[in-house]
Amino acid sequence: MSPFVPARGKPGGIGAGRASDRRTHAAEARYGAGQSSRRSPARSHARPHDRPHGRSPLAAARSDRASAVGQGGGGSGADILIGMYAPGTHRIVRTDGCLVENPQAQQVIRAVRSIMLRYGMLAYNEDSHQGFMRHVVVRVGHRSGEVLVTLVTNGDDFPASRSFCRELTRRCPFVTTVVQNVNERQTNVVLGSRERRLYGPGFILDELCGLSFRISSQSFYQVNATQTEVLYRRTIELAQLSGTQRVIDAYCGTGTIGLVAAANGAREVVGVDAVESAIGDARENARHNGIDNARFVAADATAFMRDMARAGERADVVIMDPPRAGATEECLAAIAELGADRVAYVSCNPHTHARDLRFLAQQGYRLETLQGVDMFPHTAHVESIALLTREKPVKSYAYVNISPSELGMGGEIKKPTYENIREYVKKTHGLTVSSLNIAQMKAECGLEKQADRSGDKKQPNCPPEKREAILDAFRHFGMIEDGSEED
Ligand SMILES: C[S@@+](CC[C@H](N)C(=O)[O-])C[C@H]1O[C@@H](n2cnc3c(N)ncnc32)[C@H](O)[C@@H]1O
Repeated sequence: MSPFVPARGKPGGIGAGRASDRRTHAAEARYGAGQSSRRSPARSHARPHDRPHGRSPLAAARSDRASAVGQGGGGSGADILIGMYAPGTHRIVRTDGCLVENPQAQQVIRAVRSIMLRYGMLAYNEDSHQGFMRHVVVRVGHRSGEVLVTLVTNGDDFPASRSFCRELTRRCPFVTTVVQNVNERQTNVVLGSRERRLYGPGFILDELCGLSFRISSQSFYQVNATQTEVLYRRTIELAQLSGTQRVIDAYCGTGTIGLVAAANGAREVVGVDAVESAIGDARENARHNGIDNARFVAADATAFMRDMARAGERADVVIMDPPRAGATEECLAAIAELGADRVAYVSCNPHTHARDLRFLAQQGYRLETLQGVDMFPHTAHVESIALLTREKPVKSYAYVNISPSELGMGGEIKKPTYENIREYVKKTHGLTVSSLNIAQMKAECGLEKQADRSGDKKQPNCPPEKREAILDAFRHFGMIEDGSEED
């Protein structure tokens, strides 16, 4: 299929297609021929843009929005439509008159459309998997005024990208950076995994709750910055931090809520998100805000929580803000196992929120507060925050006899402490072991009697590789003889 088509002025899309808008250029002959047999690796996690914005005009964004690009003019190529999908369909509705749309984002969309027409660039066609431009994502820094434009293309080849950016920034001088994101998959997901910085630093900075945040194109960013501050402040208030709590920020994105918590009463924050670049942003955000009591891990939230619970770790407060699909039961069960006293659960989908709150109630939590925050004014969407407190004791709490001297509290250390053993195992075997693991192995070797944990049926066994590493530590510290564990 030729990327060029006869110009046929026809109303529709953002403005009517005009033949004068369209000047073919030899270099542009490759636009629209973006179909490729190459496939990006499948991504197993929800993408940041699976949220309502960009999927439906109901959630038109003030500060962050993804617009679909489609061919108007009956698919002739003479016109280009840029806008949002009508609810439940992939019919593009123009948003140039949308009252909740950011005016700068509207200006960018108009400029992109006009440049595409001028260069004879084809919009992506979902049915034929042909065409070049799929989406335009515009992110506007609420306070900084910095603007990131992400052009999502069906293929890597963007031959006139420099002149495209030059033209775009000439028409929209407020644009501070432009990124090309390549998405060649036949999917509803907006972003692909490959990216190329075309202009500027590739990210924007913005301010929220007195902190400064770096946001790149793949990272999640709330659509309504004004209300985001309301949402975050209320979440931190509900978490009731007093300087002693270890907080987990699950589904942390660029670390926004976790960093606000770290700066407002959390002793320690551990953030987890599936998107690597968001975690890169979160670490950078901690660094440039001078926050040293927060660390961030790129991982699936369920696997991370489960592993923490298995390792016998504890959390005092869990703040969670999953995508629309909500959390898995395994993740929620692991939160209960971590023994969190409070869970502050933020959600943009009341259905999955209600489902997950019910499950947490079965795990021993009581719903204390549930409140809406109007993140999407003039739409049917609402954000909600719930505070849950733990009613029942943790089922798998690890009761371990550790003497004060073993903890290094008071007096000379006569035998290795749990910390000594843990350090040795980490250094020698690269493994992290919990107090529970060590206590289990001590009990197995007859070195220590484990406390009675009757009624506690969920204690996991020490995994084999940790078992061997702990036995090695026991040998190293002369607690057992070589071979004594064999029988
Ligand atoms: C609604 S956003 C919340 C982000 C952040 N709390 C904020 O306010 O900016 C949901 C986040 O969940 C992340 N996510 C989606 N699926 C995930 C998973 N299985 N494990 C961890 N994070 C996931 C997304 O990358 C996204 O950053």
